[in-house]
This record gives sequence, C-alpha cells and structure tokens, in this order.
Amino acid sequence: MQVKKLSITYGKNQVLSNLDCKFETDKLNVILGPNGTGKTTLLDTIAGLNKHDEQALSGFPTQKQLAYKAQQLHFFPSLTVKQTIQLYAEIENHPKNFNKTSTMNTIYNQVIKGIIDKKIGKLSGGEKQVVLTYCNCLLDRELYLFDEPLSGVDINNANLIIKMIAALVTEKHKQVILTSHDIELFESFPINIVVLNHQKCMFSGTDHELLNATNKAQINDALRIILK
Ligand SMILES: Nc1ncnc2c1ncn2[C@@H]1O[C@H](COP(=O)(O)OP(=O)(O)OP(=O)(O)O)[C@@H](O)[C@H]1O
Repeated sequence: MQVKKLSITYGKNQVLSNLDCKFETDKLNVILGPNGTGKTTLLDTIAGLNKHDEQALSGFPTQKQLAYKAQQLHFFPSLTVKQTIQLYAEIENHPKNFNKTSTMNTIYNQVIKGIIDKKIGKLSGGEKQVVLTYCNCLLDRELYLFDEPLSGVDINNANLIIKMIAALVTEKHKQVILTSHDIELFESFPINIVVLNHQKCMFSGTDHELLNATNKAQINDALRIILK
C-alpha cells in the first residue's frame, strides 16, 4: 500500500503536502507525529472520507473491505456489550460465524465475558475502547484502521488492545494501520513506522531501519532526532 504525492487541504489549511509513504502488509503500521500533523487526516483519506488525487493512493483495498475505528468512539449507550457484539455480527451478515483468533478468544474469556451484560454507556472509557476494538476485530475485512486506539486506556488494557490488533496481522494475515503517540508499547511486534511532521512524511520504514538511520538504540531517542 503506497501513498505518493498526497496533498490534502481543509479550506486554506494545507495539512499534507506531496506526502510519500508506504505501508507493509505483514506488519503493524504505526503512524506517529505531533498533534495536528495529519495522522487522522491520512487515515480519513485512506478510508475514502477526503477528496484526493486518485493516483495518490495505490494498493489499498476498496472501502467495503475496510474497517475504521475512529478516534471518537461510536456506540449506542443503552445497548449491552452482548447486544453491541450482536450488532457488529449483523453488519457482517454471518452472525454465528465470526472467525475469532485465539487471542480474541482469550480476551473474550479474560475481559468481555465479565462485562457482557453491562450497558456500553456505563463502561469506563478504557473498557469501551477494549469492547469496541474487540467488535472491530470481529469484522472480516482486508484492512483495519485504528485512530489512537490507546487513548485514555491504562497499561493493562493497552496491552490487551495491542494484542488484539496485532493478532489481525499475525494470526489472520490482515492489514492494519493505526495512529499512536506511544511507539514503545508496540515494540515487541513486527512494526512499520510512518512519521508525519510539517505536512510531510519524515520517515517510513521498520523500527530497525529507524534505529540504523539515526544511530540510536532507543526508538524514542530516534524519533526525537527525526522530529527535530
Ligand atoms: N474536517 C476538518 N476540517 C477542517 N480542518 C480539519 C479537519 N480535520 C482536521 N483538521 C485540521 O487538520 C489538521 C490536522 O488534523 P488531524 O486531526 O489530522 O491531526 P492529528 O495528527 O491526527 O492530530 P492529533 O494527534 O491531535 O489527533 C489540524 O490543524 C486540524 O485542525
């Protein structure tokens, strides 16, 4: 999946300018960058929500083959967790046949089962993130987009969410692109990093390539150099 010379403007505000980057099919693709550098804008564009030059995106699946979990959480507060999962099953049209990964089964037994009859609106912010990530991972799509899936989530739930998202790649061989402000949590998985700043992509490559390019041993030190 490749982005070439992508430019996006909102009114007079140019957010992305001639942006080039690539995403790998067999890795967790993590978009990083300071607030307001266009991470959500890039996901929105990949999801078909922004007008752009057709040539700018190549190798991405069609909109129907996409699942997009936006930064703002969308749910019906009066539905229980069970009903919400059933709702996602209806979207997918084969309610009984969700092909869960073994990681998903573990997370169901560890977390979801215990809150299955609670109303979504009554869950904490972090619990909502776990449930809605779980629901999105149940969908059977080619490409999954997650915008800041760890926002407002404690370290235990963050690790569960990362495990679920990583299992899409490692167990189901799906493609995943997400945004985050914390790369260290992803370091034990195969990752491809895209760093945005000043309307451009400042780096696109694996964590090892990032460390080699900056001559650093720690990813956060390497990022500080890239974002200078
Ligand atoms: N729909 C919109 N209409 C107008 N301007 C927008 C719109 N969406 C985003 N912007 C502007 O585009 C810029 C990039 O926003 P975006 O949300 O893509 O950044 P981000 O990197 O995801 O930020 P954050 O880390 O804070 O989530 C910001 O200046 C924002 O104000």
